[in-house]
Amino acid sequence: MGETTRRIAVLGAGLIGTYVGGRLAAGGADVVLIGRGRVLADLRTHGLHLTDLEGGDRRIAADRLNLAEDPAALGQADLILLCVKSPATEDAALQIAQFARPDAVVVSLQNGVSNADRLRAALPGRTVLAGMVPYNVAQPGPGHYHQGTSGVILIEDSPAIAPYVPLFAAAALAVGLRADMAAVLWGKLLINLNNAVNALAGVPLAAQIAQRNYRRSVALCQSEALSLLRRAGIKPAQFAAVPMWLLPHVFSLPDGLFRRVAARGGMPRIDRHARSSMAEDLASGRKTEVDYLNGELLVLAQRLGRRAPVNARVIELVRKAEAGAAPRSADALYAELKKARRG
Ligand SMILES: NC(=O)C1=CN([C@@H]2O[C@H](COP(=O)(O)OP(=O)(O)OC[C@H]3O[C@@H](n4cnc5c(N)ncnc54)[C@H](OP(=O)(O)O)[C@@H]3O)[C@@H](O)[C@H]2O)C=CC1
Ligand SMILES: CC(C)(CO)C(=O)C(=O)O
Repeated sequence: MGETTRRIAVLGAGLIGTYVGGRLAAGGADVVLIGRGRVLADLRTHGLHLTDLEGGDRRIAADRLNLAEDPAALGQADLILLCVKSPATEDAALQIAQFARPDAVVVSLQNGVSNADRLRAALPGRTVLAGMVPYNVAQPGPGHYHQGTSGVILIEDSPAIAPYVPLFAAAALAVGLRADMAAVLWGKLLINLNNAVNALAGVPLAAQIAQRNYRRSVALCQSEALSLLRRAGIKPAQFAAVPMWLLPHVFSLPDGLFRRVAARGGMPRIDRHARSSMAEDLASGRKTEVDYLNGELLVLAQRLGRRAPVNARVIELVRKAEAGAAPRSADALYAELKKARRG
């Protein structure tokens, strides 16, 4: 089979799926975006516009997009990029089991440490690889998808993914192959502990991270997580410019010092409007992924016979926000999490 005949299906064309799939399509790959009505209707009306913080600007006209609502479109795929939110993984696996060819390779591009394992359990005998998207994607307008932070997509190293690497290269979509995906996913989860704080703050990432008590709230979550990871013998992969164990200390710095560390490359570049995917979920009235991010620490704590009171409190607050509670100020959130830590 020649490279140009390999078909990629994105299952779950939302922010990440449409951006990554769209970039691959703009680079010449054969991509079908499988998604839901509203997203596809916008793409049919406006076409796809892809921008990034480096100034990249690509467009695909509506009539050149391959869009499908019917999961039967999985049947033509050689590679499936799974981009649904974590609570939707099992349902997506059922669709893959029903419609995809047995030799199709499945790559999870989701946050959280358990999606690839849950897929493997639901899809015995199939090739499932873990993946990780480090950057934020936002939707500034209908059909417009914008990469708002920097980074390189990482995918589990396997001969099964090798034939697709040139398609990523042709799309100028940086991708790295890694043998240590468990460590990569735990490292990303440490960063994703900011998601809930950003969602509870109700402001864009840049504005939230600029406030020390929001950063200190994240630091409390990360300190608890790092101590559990140490006890479990899990070494998270390096993501930030500072060692991962230093993250809570950097996040706790006073504003001026923090700004200096960030300016020296201690933080990825963040667009003014970018919000965490959990903030997007809250804004759209969807159930969040908090159980698959902060919740993993409760699972780990239970396995170790320990507690994770700070992350448990964050989950309670996100539940309240899902039910309509108003955003929390930085001072109020930090005070609540400090209280939770004291027990
Ligand atoms: N957004 C971001 O910046 C980042 C997100 N991530 C991670 O990437 C993953 C995807 O996130 P994101 O793109 O933000 O999520 P979105 O909610 O934007 O996209 C998922 C889309 O998939 C649709 N969907 C769900 N199930 C199916 C299905 N079975 N068939 C077809 N479509 C389906 C959803 O529709 P509906 O809403 O109707 O269910 C939704 O439109 C998450 O794990 C997230 O944590 C990682 C890095 C950054
Ligand atoms: C990129 C990042 C860390 C923040 O947007 C993210 O993973 C998310 O929003 O889920």
